[in-house]
Amino acid sequence: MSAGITVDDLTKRYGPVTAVDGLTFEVEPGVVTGFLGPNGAGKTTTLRMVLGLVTPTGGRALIDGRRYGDLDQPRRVVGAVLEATGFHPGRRGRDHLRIIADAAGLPRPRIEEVLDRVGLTDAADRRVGGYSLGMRQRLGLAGALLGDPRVLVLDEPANGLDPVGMVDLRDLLRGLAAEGRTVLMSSHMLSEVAQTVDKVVIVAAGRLRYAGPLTELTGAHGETLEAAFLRLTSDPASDSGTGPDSATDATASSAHH
Ligand SMILES: Nc1ncnc2c1ncn2[C@@H]1O[C@H](COP(=O)(O)OP(=O)(O)OP(=O)(O)O)[C@@H](O)[C@H]1O
Repeated sequence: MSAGITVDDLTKRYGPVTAVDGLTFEVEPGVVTGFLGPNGAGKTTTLRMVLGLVTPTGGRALIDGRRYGDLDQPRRVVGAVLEATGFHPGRRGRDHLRIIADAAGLPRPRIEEVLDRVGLTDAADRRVGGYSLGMRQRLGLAGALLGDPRVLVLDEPANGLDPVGMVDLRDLLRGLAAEGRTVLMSSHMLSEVAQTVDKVVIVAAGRLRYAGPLTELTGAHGETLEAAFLRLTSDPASDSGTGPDSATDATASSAHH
């Protein structure tokens, strides 16, 4: 029933640049997992490999045990929001969703359900060009939810949200996880992430720095997520998990299984 994400020795090189460097971690159903790292850490590249949009140089990324390209009905298994762009500005929100639903063979009544779920019912007949960034984020999420997927992959879903939008997003993601779905979200907003996620995966320079429960990360050192993040990502050249600071049980067991 439940489906997770497996990232196994995943590597992506662009010429001399190693964007993702032997990354291994699991994302479980039933919780929200935050995917964190400094700019250029390889988060977007990793998510794009999970979604079959970028071909790995090595290793593999699996959803429900299969590569994205091998899923029978991908939109029913995984919903993704990569960027809140690419919307046709003259199109109305509901029409945007209708086009996705029709193309993917998804039932139209589902459109009203997802509009309601993301709080866009009242704005559904307005043109997307007039939407705020936060509304576009929610429309993207609505599109991802159309296929009622068990797995959600969200790149920076909190970008552009005001405080009320943040709280709404948090409640929505936690609700989706509570239904047994797998939710993986990247974010730069650490204080927001700390209130939203149960688990975190932290990368720097394409390599894993930590994968495990948020409470073990912050609890082990009695620090904030921000402090732990800075500690784990401040020296991208050093190996993770081998220094005295980063060799917590959780890091060691998760990063070196
Ligand atoms: N198509 C590409 N061609 C060449 N280099 C790339 C390409 N895509 C990403 N990179 C490089 O790979 C590295 C990782 O980039 P990526 O966008 O995955 O990081 P990120 O963690 O998502 O960063 P940000 O938080 O800034 O979005 C960067 O050095 C980036 O310049």
